[in-house]
Amino acid sequence: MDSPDGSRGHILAMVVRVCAVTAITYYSAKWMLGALDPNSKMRKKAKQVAEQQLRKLNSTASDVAQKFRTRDFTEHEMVIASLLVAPEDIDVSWSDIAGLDAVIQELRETVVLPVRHRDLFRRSQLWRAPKGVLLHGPPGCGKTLIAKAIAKDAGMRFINLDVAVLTDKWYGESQKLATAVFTLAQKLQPCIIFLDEIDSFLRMRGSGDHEATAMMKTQFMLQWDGLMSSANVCVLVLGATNRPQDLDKAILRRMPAQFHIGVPRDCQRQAILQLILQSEQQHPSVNLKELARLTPGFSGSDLRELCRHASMYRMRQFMREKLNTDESEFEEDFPGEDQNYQDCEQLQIQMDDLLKSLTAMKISKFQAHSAFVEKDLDLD
Ligand SMILES: Nc1ncnc2c1ncn2[C@@H]1O[C@H](COP(=O)(O)OP(=O)(O)OP(=O)(O)O)[C@@H](O)[C@H]1O
Repeated sequence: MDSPDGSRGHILAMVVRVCAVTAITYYSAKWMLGALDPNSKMRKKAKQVAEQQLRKLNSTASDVAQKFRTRDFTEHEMVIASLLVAPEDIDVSWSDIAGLDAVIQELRETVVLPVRHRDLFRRSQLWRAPKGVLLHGPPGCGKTLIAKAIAKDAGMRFINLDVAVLTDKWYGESQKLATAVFTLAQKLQPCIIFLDEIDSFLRMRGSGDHEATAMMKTQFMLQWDGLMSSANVCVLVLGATNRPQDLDKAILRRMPAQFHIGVPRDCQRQAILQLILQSEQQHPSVNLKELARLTPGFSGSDLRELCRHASMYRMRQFMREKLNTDESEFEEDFPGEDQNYQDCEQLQIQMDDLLKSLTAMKISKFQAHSAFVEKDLDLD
């Protein structure tokens, strides 16, 4: 017969063995699930980025109560938090936008002031900032710049929502992510949820949608409705689109404040050119008024490209001339790497450089347009 000590030892050994087997099974299953889950790597990466962004937010918080801890957020919120842009990383302010003074003034009054002076604007339902704002207009005319400048001016957190994160089939749980966008924004408020090319995400919902996508969109809209009905939540859905006609009425209704950011007119183009070239060395021959007159139909982004080409052309010309001269002469004129070229006349952008760049751009625009038309004709 076993002694009581012996049977106790036996039982203990059994318990230890069962515990060990259970633990091994648990961790193996967890490891296998992790290895089989195609999202796990992406989630880990998203979590790291999110933690980094939250640390940045915390570094500007004035007291401990305002600091965010990772454990305050769900797994899905952390995925969305990886799309956060910390205020110090927003490198655009109103002074970086030219020719849009009237729109800027209206946006500041409609959106920025009610956020900055929340206590005052809370006194009336009618004064509150809209929960949805739509910026629409052709590409390259400043919609994204405006969105960032609003966030900076209003001191709002900025979620640059990448729709692929919501619709990526590997993420699977699209509905939970759609919910997380709004719950995260509320935790971080005041906050902007920015949807660039909102038409590609929320275009007219129809039978073409995959079932999961349709459900995710419905969830997104439900959450948005929840946001609209909560009076004290300072979250704004800011959408930008080149194709407002593709948005369905239900979405337009949720975005009562709509601003058209059109192709710049003559004087606006002059202001944009002035802003782009203000920190460049310009030759006295440069006539921005004339250049603005010669560039109808150019967007802000086209004008930037035009100036960049001209400036590169000037630099290449300068290098070509210098490399053709005697090496020792070059050293004499421009000794060493640290030479300050600030006053170098040969590097000043000339009107001629800008006009050459303009001709080149017009040709390439024309060619692109012709190719587009040809493609259309082929399709017919
Ligand atoms: N009004 C402007 N003032 C100064 N720069 C401008 C202006 N509009 C456009 N730009 C220049 O063009 C670039 C592109 O602008 P932005 O991304 O804001 O255009 P967008 O309207 O959002 O275009 P898309 O519809 O293609 O996203 C800016 O980074 C800036 O260099």
